Amino acid sequence: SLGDHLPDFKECVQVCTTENCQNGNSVLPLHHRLLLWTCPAECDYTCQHVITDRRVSRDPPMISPIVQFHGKWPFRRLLGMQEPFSVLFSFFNFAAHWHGMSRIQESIPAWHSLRPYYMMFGYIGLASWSFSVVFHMRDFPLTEKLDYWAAGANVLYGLYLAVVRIFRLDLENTPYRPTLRRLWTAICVLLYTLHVGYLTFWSWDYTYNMIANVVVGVIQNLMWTGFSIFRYQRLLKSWTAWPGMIVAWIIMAMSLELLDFPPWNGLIDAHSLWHLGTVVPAVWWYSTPLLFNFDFTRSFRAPILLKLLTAPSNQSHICAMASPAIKKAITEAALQYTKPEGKVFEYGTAGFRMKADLLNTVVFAVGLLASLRSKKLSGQWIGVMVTASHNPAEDNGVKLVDPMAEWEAYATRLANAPLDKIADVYDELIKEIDVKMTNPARVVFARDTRASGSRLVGVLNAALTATEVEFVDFKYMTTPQLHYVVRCKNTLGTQYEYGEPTEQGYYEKLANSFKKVMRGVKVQGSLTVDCANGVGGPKLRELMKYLNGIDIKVVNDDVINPDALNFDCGADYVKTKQRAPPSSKAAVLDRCASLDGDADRLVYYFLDESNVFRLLDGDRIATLAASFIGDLARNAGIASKLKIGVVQTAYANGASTDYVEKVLKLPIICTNTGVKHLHHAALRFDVGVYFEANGHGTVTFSENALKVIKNTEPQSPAQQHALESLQALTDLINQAVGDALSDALLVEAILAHKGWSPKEWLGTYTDLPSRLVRVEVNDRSIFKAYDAERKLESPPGLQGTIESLQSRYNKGRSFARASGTEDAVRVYAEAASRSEADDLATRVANAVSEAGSA
Ligand SMILES: CC(=O)N[C@H]1[C@@H](OP(=O)(O)O)O[C@H](CO)[C@@H](O)[C@@H]1O
Repeated sequence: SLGDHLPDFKECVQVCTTENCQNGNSVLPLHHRLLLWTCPAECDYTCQHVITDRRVSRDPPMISPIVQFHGKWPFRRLLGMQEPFSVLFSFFNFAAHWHGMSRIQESIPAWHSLRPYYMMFGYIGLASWSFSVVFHMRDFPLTEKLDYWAAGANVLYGLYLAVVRIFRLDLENTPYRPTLRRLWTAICVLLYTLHVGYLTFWSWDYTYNMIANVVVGVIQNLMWTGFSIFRYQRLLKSWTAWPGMIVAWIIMAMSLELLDFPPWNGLIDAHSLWHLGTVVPAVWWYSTPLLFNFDFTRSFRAPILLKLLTAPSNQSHICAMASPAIKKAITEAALQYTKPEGKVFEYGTAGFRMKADLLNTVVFAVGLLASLRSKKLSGQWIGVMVTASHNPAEDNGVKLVDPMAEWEAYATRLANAPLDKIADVYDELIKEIDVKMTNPARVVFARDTRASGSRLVGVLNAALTATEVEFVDFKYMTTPQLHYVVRCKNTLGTQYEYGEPTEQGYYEKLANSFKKVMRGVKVQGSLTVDCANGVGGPKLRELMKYLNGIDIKVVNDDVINPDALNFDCGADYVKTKQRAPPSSKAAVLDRCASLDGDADRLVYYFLDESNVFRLLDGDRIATLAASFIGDLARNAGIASKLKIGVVQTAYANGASTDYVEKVLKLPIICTNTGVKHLHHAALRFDVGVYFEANGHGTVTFSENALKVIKNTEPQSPAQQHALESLQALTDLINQAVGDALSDALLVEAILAHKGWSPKEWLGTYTDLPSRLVRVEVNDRSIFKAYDAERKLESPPGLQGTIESLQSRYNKGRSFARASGTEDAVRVYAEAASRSEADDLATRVANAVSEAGSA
């Protein structure tokens, strides 16, 4: 550089070394010696500043007084560090990677196939920024080489990761992906080796190094930008554009590197600012949802040319089918059972449900499907529940926790396969769903108290054993308890950890959060719970051992007599008959509640002062919960940050819909019948309160809601109390699924907070009298509904008839739809008076019956 050729500088260094450097380095302070400063280096440094100061203060002034020495600007050192701000900013980058890696560990489950790639990105980031710290502390040939080698690795790994991530080469679900991945890894390793080899053994060429990094950087930047644009066009979510924005930021920061200028105050130069500029994108990068559940390949297939270039390997073929041993085991196990003749099975609104005698082969098929689903999800736990909920004791059923529409179709296919062909259908599904058979499969299952349950669990066991699945039998459980366990198991070790995946963990979580919600208030009187003589009885008794401050009387908990289940009791009985179970001994104004057979539904009721039965159904629980949570959010000062909404079905009483819209002033979504539809819609809100009128429902909290509740700093004791109550509510409520036990505690807590008896609760609005009628028809499939099942498009003309009928009644509303669980059409009607509602229901039922028998 110009500086070290200046005669003044050379002379200064020579004089300095001659005068000072005769006695070794002993005069240097310890921290300078530790950073390997020597006396001649000290002279060099001092002379750089003596000469620079002299040039700066020259009169007349020089045009460019500050010049470089040995390829660098004359920096002021700090504690012996040559470029202290580059050291500091490099350290910031190191910290960003460190923090980001811990976020990856928290938020990406260990089984996720992208996790190792992101962790590797982090390790390379840590290494390269450590070397950058060292290099900027002291510039020696070795520290410089380490810095450049690591920076090169960092940039090239970024490109490697971009390709792996965008084309999802981490997946094993197609034959070409593993081959492409190996090829791409080999190319990158070769390129890096050549790069380092050229720099080390051929020429330490700064220009080449810069060009190589810029080219590789620009390619990956273009890829991420394209990826962002593509994703943004499809999803219209601002975060999809993050990678493109990160890239734009990096390019702006990089331009600093090209704008070389002398350091301000001898401290901050363009290079250090470039290091500062990369801190934000590093932090940002680790926050992008790119990291998780962001699957580009669903809609994008690798170019055909790439496919042609990569012949599928044999191993991939083996992955895409069951081994002969497993197929043999499946066939042998399946042939132990007999398929009911002529019966066609269909996965309905709540799984398969029918007479228990017919279910063996269906349960076997669901076992096979659970194993495929778990493998497809790289070993996530899948739940299988054996229950027929509110159906009579001789029925049973089986459902997956949680199926998606296409999986319901696969279940139907497997269930209808002839037993000697079921292994072939299993194989077809492996190919169709792209299941990697070398993935582990994990299943948890449980059952309600039906006598047929143990036989069916035996069948399930046989299917899981034949397909070599790791499974845990939780014996008797309520359906919501199984949902809880599945969620806990799948979130274990992540930031979304839901709780201890045991029954005891479930009780402890409910009891602890109930205690917190109840701080400062007391439950008045007792609650009588009718357990439908199902599994909810013993489980409620168990829960009570963990609860304090609540007096629960358990009735209808006979699980010994197999015929007692759901007989003249339970939530379904109470809701459809609109009366208390005949066994009820509740006095006037006593709070009563009924569960259904697997404890996922809850309704409340009481006798008013005139001994009239009063029902508080799912609509009532929803309005109670929504108003309470709304109040808490306002008291906590976070109402403007949370979008609270209610989800209902067409069966919700019109008065409840009016109340939510006009009094609570909350948005409502109306969905098709079936909790899976409601649950899905609820997730569109920060706080989504969803209940079917029959009492099945819960409240979901978005990630944003959980964060706001957790991180808001209270400004007053009242605000703190509201925030704590909200926080406890998020634990008390079973967010995985509607849960009668958790819902009952929620209702009790809210009534205690409001100081309400059921009478005040009932007084919030007046239900319109309603009637539900079941109409048997020849073929219910001709009844096709739309508009959230509130209208019929076929049979032709029927909708017009229904509308003209309902217009004759004050506040008349009626609709008909085919049931998803029974071979019937359901007719619903409501109107201003009981007689009008009944009349409207009868007339519409007649019209349906006529259209159905035509
Ligand atoms: C009017 C009514 O109560 N319908 C019930 C009933 O569905 P249908 O499709 O109406 O048969 O069973 C479902 C499953 O339990 C439940 O989600 C739903 O609310």
